Amino acid sequence: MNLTQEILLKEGKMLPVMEHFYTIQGEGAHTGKAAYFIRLGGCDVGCHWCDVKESWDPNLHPLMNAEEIAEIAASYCKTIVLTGGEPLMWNLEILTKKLKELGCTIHIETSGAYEMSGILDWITLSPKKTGLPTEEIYKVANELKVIIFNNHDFTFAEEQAAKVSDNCKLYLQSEWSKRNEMYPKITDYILANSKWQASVQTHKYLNIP
Ligand SMILES: C[S@@+](CC[C@H](N)C(=O)[O-])C[C@H]1O[C@@H](n2cnc3c(N)ncnc32)[C@H](O)[C@@H]1O
Ligand SMILES: Nc1nc2[nH]cc(C(=O)O)c2c(=O)[nH]1
Ligand code: SF4
Ligand SMILES: [Mg+2]
Repeated sequence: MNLTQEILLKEGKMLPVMEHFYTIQGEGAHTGKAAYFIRLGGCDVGCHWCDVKESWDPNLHPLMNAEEIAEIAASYCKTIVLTGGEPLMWNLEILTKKLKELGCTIHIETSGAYEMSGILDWITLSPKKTGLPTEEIYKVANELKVIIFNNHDFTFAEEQAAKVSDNCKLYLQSEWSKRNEMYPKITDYILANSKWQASVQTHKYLNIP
C-alpha cells in the first residue's frame, strides 16, 4: 500500500471491500430481515474458527471509494450491515455519513476490539477472548452475541453480559462446526437462564450468502 492510499484509508475516503451483497440477515435480533452487507477486509483478532478467514489480510481486498459503496448499497436496501473482517479497524465516518444522507439504518457486526467511528444505529457486539472489546462499546451495544465453541464460553458469556447495558439483548450462538454438540447445551442453558436467547446462523441452512 502506498502513502496516498494510507492517507485515504485513515480519512475514511477509501475502504478495503472484500465483498458486498444483498441478502437476509441470518443472525441475532434482526434475523430474517433483508439487508445489504458490506464486508470490509482486515482483522487481527485471530479466532481459530472464523468463518471468513479470507477477510483477514486487508491488502487482498480492493480499496473502494466510501461514498460510492454507500450509493450502491442504498440502491438495494435501506438496512445496511457493516461487517468484515473487523469493520471498526477502519474510519467509518464518511461511509456512514453518506449512508445516513441516503436514508439508511446502519447495523454493524463487530468484535469491539477497536475504537468506534461513524454513525451506527444497531451495534452487534460479538466479543472475543483473543481481543477484548473496548470499554466504550459495552455501554452502547444493542445486542451481545457470544459464540459458544466450548463449555468455558458460557462463563465468558456471563462475564461479558455483566458489562453491557440493561437493555442490551443477549444471544448465544454455537460455533458452526460444533452446532450438533453445542445447541443442546445452549438450549439447556437458556431454559435455566432465560435472559439469554438463541441465535442460529440461519443463512447457512438457507444456502444464501
Ligand atoms: C465473521 S464476523 C465479522 C465481524 C466481526 N469481526 C465479529 O467477529 O463480530 C461476523 C459474525 O460471525 C460470527 N462467526 C464467525 N465465525 C463463526 C463460526 N464459525 N460460527 C459461528 N459464528 C461465527 C462472529 O462471532 C460474528 O458475530
Ligand atoms: N446472511 C448473513 N447474515 C449474517 N449476519 C452476520 C454475518 C456476518 O458475517 O457478519 C452474516 C452473513 O455473512 N450472512
Ligand atoms: S473477530 Fe470476527 S472476523 Fe475477526 S477472526 Fe474473529 S470472527 Fe473472524
Ligand atoms: Mg458470516
